[in-house]
This record gives sequence, structure tokens and C-alpha cells, in this order.
Amino acid sequence: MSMRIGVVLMNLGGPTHEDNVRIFLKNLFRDEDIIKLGGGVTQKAFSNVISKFRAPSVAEDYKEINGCPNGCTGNKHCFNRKNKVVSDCCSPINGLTEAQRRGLEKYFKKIMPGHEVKVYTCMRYWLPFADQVMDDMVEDGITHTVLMPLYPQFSWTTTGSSFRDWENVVKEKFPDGNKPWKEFHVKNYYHNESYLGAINARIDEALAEMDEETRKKTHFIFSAHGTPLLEVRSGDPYTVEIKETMEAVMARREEKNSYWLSFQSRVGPQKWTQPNTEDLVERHLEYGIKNFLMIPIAFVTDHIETLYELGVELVEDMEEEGFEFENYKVMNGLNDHPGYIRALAEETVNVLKHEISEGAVQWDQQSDAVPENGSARREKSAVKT
Ligand SMILES: C=CC1=C(C)c2cc3[nH]c(cc4nc(cc5[nH]c(cc1n2)c(C)c5CCC(=O)O)C(CCC(=O)O)=C4C)c(C)c3C=C
Ligand SMILES: [Fe+2]
Repeated sequence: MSMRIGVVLMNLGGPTHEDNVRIFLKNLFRDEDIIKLGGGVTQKAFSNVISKFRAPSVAEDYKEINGCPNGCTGNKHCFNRKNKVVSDCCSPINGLTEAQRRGLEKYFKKIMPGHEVKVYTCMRYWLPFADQVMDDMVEDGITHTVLMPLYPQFSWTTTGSSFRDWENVVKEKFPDGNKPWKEFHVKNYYHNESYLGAINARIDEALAEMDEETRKKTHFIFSAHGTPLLEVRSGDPYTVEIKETMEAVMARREEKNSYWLSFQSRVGPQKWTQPNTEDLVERHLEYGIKNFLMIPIAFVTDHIETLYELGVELVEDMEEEGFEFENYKVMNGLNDHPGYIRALAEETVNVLKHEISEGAVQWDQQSDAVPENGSARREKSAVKT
């Protein structure tokens, strides 16, 4: 049987319509990897109540940053696409993850012309779920599966949760342990040079829109989704990996702007990782610093946390408190940046290195992440070209 590779891009997903914001949140709060209530009836009751309570205000935020204004760009399982609904309340994470899927599939056609590589998206809290993805893969005759988290840093709350969910569905679908493919996992890839290069290219794009004087006085705020401190104490590597990512990005820049790390999107009463992004910006403003480049560091697409929380809410909150910015910019998400797509391809090839013959991959030099005149240095690729 010839080899058919399936790469599964695992992400969180987001609601595609106002009517499913509540169900999306219910799915999220029911996940015992994210809210540690042990599953069972307590967790179920909690997720019912909290999702009902939270949905109306979260729906308003999604409306503000709607990712589906001209018809749905999401995956083939998208509820809107099937019913030809143009939603005014769709998370951009859906369409942008689909763009990454298409970008990677196209890239594989170029670099592995002798192999069939299909790319799928698999969302944890909204369509398509693992169950649907596996049906598609069986239909496509996949023989080798690579589980590729769209989280460069490992956390049990994100990648860990997606892997666990996948494994549960595999057990249900193939109870005799006879799944029709060999499976490979990518745990994290924050050291990947193409990934780091893509972040630096996005930083350069943002700086290129400023005059030199503004550029020099711009402070970089690397903002990551926080986690409860309890996660860190119980050994979740995410926070350390986030810090290492930031240092690796900065180590590759020739011009060193002042830079800081903070955490956003706190949910619930528990203590979360510190400092909080809004508090850190406020502290800078109090010192008279008024120029910021916000760098969403744990996220690989634009979505509610970057576009709304950083792009709208933070500025409104600071201005309400009487602060003024001279220049405030949020870096664009990596989305389908060629460097990020290449990183995903490199990590896929790396876990399959014992399965594919030498010379099967023809790396494409032109899709390198960093433009010649970028201020970031390009390091040698981690994977031989
Ligand atoms: C990228 C890393 C992420 C980590 C780590 C993470 C942990 C984490 N998240 C919640 C609760 C919520 N997260 C929500 C949205 C959301 N979370 C991430 C990423 C991480 N979460 C993304 C990319 C998104 C946005 C999805 C989109 O549609 O745009 C939400 C829903 C929104 C809201 O109600 O505010 C919740 C809730 C916890 C509790 C947690 C760690 C324990
Ligand atoms: Fe989250």
C-alpha cells in the first residue's frame, strides 16, 4: 500500500454563529484539562451555568471582530457554510486556521511532489471535531498521521487536551486497537528557526509602519494567554517555554527594543500567571511610556484574544482611566505567513524522518521566512535543506 500522509492541525476553534457561542463555551468549560473539576456531574453542571452566564457578553466581543463578513471561509464542516449563512458573530480563528491548512497542503505539493499529503483541521471545542476528522481520514485512506498542535509551546491545557481527546475518540472508533494509520505526535516547536523567523518578520512588518523616532522608543510587550498558577506549580512547561520563545525571538534581533512579558485572558477567581498584560501596560503609562508594540506570543492566528482583548478592550480601558498613547500597535498574527507554514512542514518531516526516504523532500528556498532587508538575523534552518 502506498504511503498517504495526513497532517492534523489541532486548534481550539471558535463559534461560527451567535447561536453556538454558548455551546462552544460549554464544550470548553466541560474540558477537565482546562477546568479541573474532575469531569462528571459537577463539571457538567458548572459548564451549563457558566456558559449560559458568559455567552451574551462573549458573543458581543465576537461580533466586534467578526471573522466571517463576506461568507464563511471556514472548513468544510462549518455550520455556516452548509446553510449558506453569513454570520456576524464568527471567530476569525476558524477561517485563519483553514488558511493555514490550505497553505500547508499547497506547500507539501511543492516540496514532496512524489507523496500524497492531506492536511486536516481538528478543533477541540467547535467543528470539525476529532470524530469527523477521523471519518474523513478513513475515507481518504490515510496511512501515516501527524498530530500537529497549532500551539508552539506545550501546555496540558491546550496540546495535552487535544491529544487526550484524539486518543479517546480513537479508542471509541477503533476499539480493537486497529486504527488504519501509524500515528506521530509533535509536542512543541518553539525552537524552530522558521517559526522564530516568522515572528520576527511580523515584528518587522509592524515596525516598518512607524517612523524611525517612534520605532526607537517603542516598547515590546510579549503577551501570552495566561494559565492558573496551579498549572505552573504542577509542572506545566508552558510558561517556561513562552519565556524561552521570547528570549529566542529577541536574541535574533539586531536592534534591541526594551521588551517585557505579560499574560492575558484570565478566567475565574484563581491566581493566574503574572504580570497581567493590562496592568503591565498601565505601569508603563504611569512612567510616561506611550509607545507600544503588542506581540501576541502564544497565538498563531488572530482571534478574540488578540483582535478584541488587545486591539480594542485594552486601549478603551486605558483611555477611560485617562491615559494617552502616542503609538499603540498590535502585531498581526502569524496566520499563513510562509515562514510559519514552512515551520509546520519542517516539524512534520522531522517526525516522519524514519518513514520517508532521503531525498523525498525538496525544500523550497524561496519560501524562507525573513525578508533580506529585515532587521532580524536569519539563523540556519533546524532542518537540513
Ligand atoms: C494559546 C494558549 C492558550 C492557553 C494556554 C489557554 C488556556 C486557558 N484558556 C482558558 C479559558 C478560555 N480560553 C478562551 C479562548 C481562547 N483561548 C485560547 C488559547 C489558550 N487558552 C485561544 C486562542 C482562545 C480564542 C478562541 C477564539 O475563538 O478566538 C475562552 C473563550 C473566550 C472567553 O470566554 O473569554 C475561555 C473561557 C482557560 C481556563 C485556560 C487554562 C486553564
Ligand atoms: Fe484560552
